Amino acid sequence: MRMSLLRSASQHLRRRRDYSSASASPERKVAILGAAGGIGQPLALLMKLNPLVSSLSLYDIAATPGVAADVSHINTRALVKGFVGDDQLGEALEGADLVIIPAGVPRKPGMTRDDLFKINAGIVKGLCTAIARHCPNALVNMISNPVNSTVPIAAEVFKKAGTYDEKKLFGVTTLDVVRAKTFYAGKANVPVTGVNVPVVGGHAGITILPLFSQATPASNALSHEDLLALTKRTQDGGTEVVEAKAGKGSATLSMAYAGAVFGDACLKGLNGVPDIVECSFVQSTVTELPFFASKVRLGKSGVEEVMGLGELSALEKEGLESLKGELLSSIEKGVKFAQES
Ligand SMILES: NC(=O)C1=CN([C@@H]2O[C@H](COP(=O)(O)OP(=O)(O)OC[C@H]3O[C@@H](n4cnc5c(N)ncnc54)[C@H](O)[C@@H]3O)[C@@H](O)[C@H]2O)C=CC1
Ligand SMILES: O=C([O-])CC(=O)C(=O)O
Repeated sequence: MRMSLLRSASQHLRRRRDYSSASASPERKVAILGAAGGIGQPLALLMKLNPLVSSLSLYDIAATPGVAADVSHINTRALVKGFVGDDQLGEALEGADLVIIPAGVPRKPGMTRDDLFKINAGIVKGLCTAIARHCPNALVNMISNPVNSTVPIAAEVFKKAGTYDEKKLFGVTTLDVVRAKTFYAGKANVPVTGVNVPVVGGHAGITILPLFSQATPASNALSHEDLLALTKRTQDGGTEVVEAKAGKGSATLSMAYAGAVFGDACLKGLNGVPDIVECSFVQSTVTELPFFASKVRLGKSGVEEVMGLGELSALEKEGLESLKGELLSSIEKGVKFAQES
């Protein structure tokens, strides 16, 4: 009798603990735009697994009901709803704390990210116009390429709508960091789980600048040639996948992982978890360029601090100077498109 009373009391306490830890995490609605795509589907899966998400809104121009029905059966916290087509975009966005955008066309072999501008610029503009109307306070994680132009497009759309807050707009460059960590760990022969490498600049070719001189744990086993090769492989990581997929698109699974890592960091920041730092392409005064990727401290209203570049090696200083021209012209192209269309 005593034993069973003790058992039931301890079960009761355990249930209370479970309840209180769930209720300690605030309600957070995450919307994914482009949720039925190559990135969108695995990203929807990963965000459904994230205990910080209470509501997951999956939007695309087609096929979201199936994706939503599928993901919704997973026994985790987030309630999942699918939305399809323009008419349902407003409802998909209403009340969102975080909007993640992997909508748009991917590259095929032989294309640059800038070749996607023609189609994706219009898609991003339309989606951002809806965000300004339906969830102007949400954090926006821009995945659609070319990120160096789509982020400035989003900023211009929000400015026109009178809702722009530079603390809430992020170009997702996490995949560059994910790659730099993996490639560095392989070359330096250190366990990848403890590795960190900042990646700054932008998200295309030479605008991607990994700072291996700041990699942790530090390695003195790497030659100048090793560092050149690591830098080039990180810059060409997207192309490596595009070529391997041979016409069937670009990185989707590693991008979904990277998008989920960055989305999780944004949610932790919103929830007041201290010391959340990730690299991201944001409005910046770190260089003379109006947008630039660097380490960013995330907080309750988005960007809390855009951190400086720290000390650069001679190789990195050279890389920084040579990326500025291309990055600035991609930024200006985005601004011009948004202002003129
Ligand atoms: N930032 C980064 O590091 C990376 C960015 N990307 C970019 O992400 C984008 C998506 O790539 P994937 O998922 O592989 O392409 P995908 O073609 O597989 O999926 C794109 C999805 O967007 C949807 N879509 C098109 N127009 C839309 C609209 N107006 N509203 C909502 N959804 C719309 C499509 O129906 C499709 O389901 C591409 O632009 C790609 O270049 C890809 C990898 C890494
Ligand atoms: O390379 C692409 O087109 C997709 C992308 O941005 C990446 O994988 O980094």
